[in-house]
Amino acid sequence: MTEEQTLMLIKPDGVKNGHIGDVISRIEHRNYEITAMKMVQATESQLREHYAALVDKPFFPKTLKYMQSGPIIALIIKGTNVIAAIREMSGATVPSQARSGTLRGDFAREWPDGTIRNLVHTSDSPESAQREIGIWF
Ligand SMILES: Nc1ncnc2c1ncn2[C@@H]1O[C@H](COP(=O)(O)OP(=O)(O)OP(=O)(O)O)[C@@H](O)[C@H]1O
Repeated sequence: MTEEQTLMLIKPDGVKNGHIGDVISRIEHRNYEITAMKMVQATESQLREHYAALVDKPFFPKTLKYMQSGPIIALIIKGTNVIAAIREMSGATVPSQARSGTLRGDFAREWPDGTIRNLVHTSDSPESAQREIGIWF
């Protein structure tokens, strides 16, 4: 059992569609601790750093546009094995493949323009969490 922290972003669709409360409530229901939270308008340089592994992908310009289409909420969440738990809570990347009961399975869908608007981002490892927390806080 490892005490960890993770970064979550509630993406612009989550904020616009009124799901900030749904996301926070699920974190609180699991008794994880939110240690920091802020609303930000993401800059292109923050997103290029955050998605450094994806900048050369053909879909990346759409990701940039989507992630800058409105404010996002950044949260630091603390708890035992919280990184895997919050990823599990978020569900699969593609909303139509995300199980019901997960955040993406319950509150997100694909759209015809090919942008995957999937509500939240969550760190996938302790190293990513540290790196991403440094970008957003
Ligand atoms: N094939 C694709 N087509 C369109 N957008 C994509 C595609 N793959 C990834 N993306 C976008 O880039 C983001 C990051 O992709 P990644 O593969 O890291 O998925 P993830 O770890 O589930 O998502 P995130 O990093 O946002 O939590 C996705 O959330 C999505 O918005």
